[in-house]
Amino acid sequence: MNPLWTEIAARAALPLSEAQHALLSRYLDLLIEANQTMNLTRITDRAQAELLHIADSLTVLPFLPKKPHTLADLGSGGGVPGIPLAIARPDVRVFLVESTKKKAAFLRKAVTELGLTNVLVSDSRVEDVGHTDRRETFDVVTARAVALLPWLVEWSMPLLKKGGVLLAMKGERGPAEVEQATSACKRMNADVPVIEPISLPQTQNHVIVKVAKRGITPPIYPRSATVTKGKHL
Ligand SMILES: C[S@@+](CC[C@H](N)C(=O)[O-])C[C@H]1O[C@@H](n2cnc3c(N)ncnc32)[C@H](O)[C@@H]1O
Repeated sequence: MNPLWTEIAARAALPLSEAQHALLSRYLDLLIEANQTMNLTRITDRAQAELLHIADSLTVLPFLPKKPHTLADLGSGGGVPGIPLAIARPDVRVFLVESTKKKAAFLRKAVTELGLTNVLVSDSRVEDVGHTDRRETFDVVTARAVALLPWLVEWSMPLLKKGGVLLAMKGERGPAEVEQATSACKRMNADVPVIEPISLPQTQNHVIVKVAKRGITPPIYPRSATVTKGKHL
């Protein structure tokens, strides 16, 4: 049992079982092993991965709704924070979006090997998911190291239900990105972002930027919308 994981989960009043610790650890084994043949993460040291992948992901737990809900993790890469959150909260239905096919294939394999029945993987681009029947179906969207906040607001608001929330994991540039996101928030009917400082050993200036969806997202045209033979498709 990793005492830091226990402590961080306890911030959300969530006791992590031995089985959950074992699954989190097994997930890191799979990530580190796969990383030898593909570029999933720059963090290869086991202790650093326990801190910067698992513990960092678990810092999101206090910001999740207490009741079962749906969560989309955008640009999931090797599965952070989506997979650790799915292990810690088996009652949450997690949708991992990762556009690189090889990475998405790793995610599918990991989800199967870990026996996670609450996780689905999509190898779409996040911009496209808002044009599917998953539009406005999520309570929570998470993202770490994917894009600047204005882009995350543009991408996540179409996916969120009214009242849902984007939880963007950011570093020291978080507050500056909040300034840059002012017009995107207005345009996308999102509330003013709230910055939550995060305490994690050996790290500084970690924040979670919370952006709630206030109202309907303006309609958008599909990325493929174009004028062909005089017709607007
Ligand atoms: C720097 S990695 C971060 C991965 C993971 N979230 C983490 O913190 O370790 C960014 C990931 O986002 C994915 N990505 C970037 N733009 C994307 C998009 N528009 N749609 C889906 N995935 C995207 C990339 O393929 C990459 O795997």
